[in-house]
Amino acid sequence: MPTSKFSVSEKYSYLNGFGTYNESEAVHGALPIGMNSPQKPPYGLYTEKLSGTAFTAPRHENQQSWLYRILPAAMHEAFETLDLSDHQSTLPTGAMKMHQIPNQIRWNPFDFNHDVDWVRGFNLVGGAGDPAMKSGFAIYVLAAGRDMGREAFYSADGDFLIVPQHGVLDIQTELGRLLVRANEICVIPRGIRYRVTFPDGPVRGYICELYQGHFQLPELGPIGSNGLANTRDFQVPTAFFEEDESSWNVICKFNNTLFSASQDHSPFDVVAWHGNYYPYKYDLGRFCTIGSVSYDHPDPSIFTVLTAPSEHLGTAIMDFVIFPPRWLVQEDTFRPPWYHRNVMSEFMGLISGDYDAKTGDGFRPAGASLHNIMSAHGPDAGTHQAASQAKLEPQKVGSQSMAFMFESCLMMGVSEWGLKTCQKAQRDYQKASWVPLKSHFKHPDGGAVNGKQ
Ligand SMILES: O=C(O)Cc1cc(O)ccc1O
Ligand SMILES: [Fe+2]
Repeated sequence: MPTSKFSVSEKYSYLNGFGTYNESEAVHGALPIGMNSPQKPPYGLYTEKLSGTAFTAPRHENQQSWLYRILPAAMHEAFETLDLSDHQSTLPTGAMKMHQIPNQIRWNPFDFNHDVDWVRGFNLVGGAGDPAMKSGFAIYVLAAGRDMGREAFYSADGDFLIVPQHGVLDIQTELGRLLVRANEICVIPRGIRYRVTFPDGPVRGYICELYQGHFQLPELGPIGSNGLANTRDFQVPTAFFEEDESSWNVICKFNNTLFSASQDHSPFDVVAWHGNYYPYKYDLGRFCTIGSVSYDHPDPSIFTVLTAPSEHLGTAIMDFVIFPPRWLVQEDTFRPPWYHRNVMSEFMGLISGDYDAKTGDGFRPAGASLHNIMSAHGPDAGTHQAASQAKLEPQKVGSQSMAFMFESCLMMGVSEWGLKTCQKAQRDYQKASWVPLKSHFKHPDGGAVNGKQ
């Protein structure tokens, strides 16, 4: 069921739909009629175009928005590197070496950090590729508790897919305001400036930064025209602006380095906008889950919320997949995920509850796991034992649980922070999970040893 069972205050109002061409005015008449760039825009506003794809991208891919604002985004002093000496930054740097290792890795829950704001709250766990080449992605654990001051942040490197695990994010963006709670997600495309505050105390979660392309809805194929994440359930903010002539800083993530520039007015001065390049949020509780109603465990692609395709049809740079509460009814079937080795890399996190492939304390909310390319994994010994003996009645999995996966065709490197500094990587993952598995093989002829009688 949806997470948002109650309506929030007037402060947040949304337009509905994924990728829809929208328009929104905070002041009636602020959008020019019939053209984008009049000589004298309404109310003395400046016109600014924000491109999310190349000008010449085909129509079905083309993303852009036109902003009508008090001052253009260009009105700021020069950017200078941001001094992070007060904070041990864990952003990737050009020189940072990622550990490429075949071991399955699992992390205990990551800690909260009350002392840092959004900009200092990303801890790089791993990733692939390079923002300068516009290829790949990064995965961060988010832990922050301080509100940003008169500051706005944007990433020139990638789109941020934000998955809060705990807490509430109040996100003021150039295009309007979003309130995002645990069990909801939001996407802030690259370039869009925003400021994050935490009305309910410290937040913790996960972020996938996509260096290449944008997220889209997966094809539905034979499922038909509805199901999974339905188009109308994506929520887009409406225009909201402030007139504030005090000093502000714009902080920018550019090729994995943070820069800051000052300006003498609020960056949140967009009075009206139209276009299809905007931030959006989605309540994971609204996902319409599809599953097997006969036999066998389907591929997890049926749980894809958003996908960022590579140029190879059907192969994603990044799939965002969830494991929501659902009924299992398959007959004569081993119901948890099968043992497998995947050509893709699988990074998993847990927002709440339990995950049906794992028993015990190994995979807890705010923890994570990584099963890299061709690294063997699957149910732990306890889960295998229970699932292969279970009486197969209809069973509801995880009525309160929500696990997710960032799945990529790229090999995922692990940062030094992810492997060592955070001190959350479990030492005994293999021993706790699969080493205890027993052979149950019974040769039909009885007593076979090494294939010989
Ligand atoms: O490894 C995992 O737990 C993720 C996963 C879940 C599933 O239902 C099928 C395949 C798969 O990789
Ligand atoms: Fe898997």
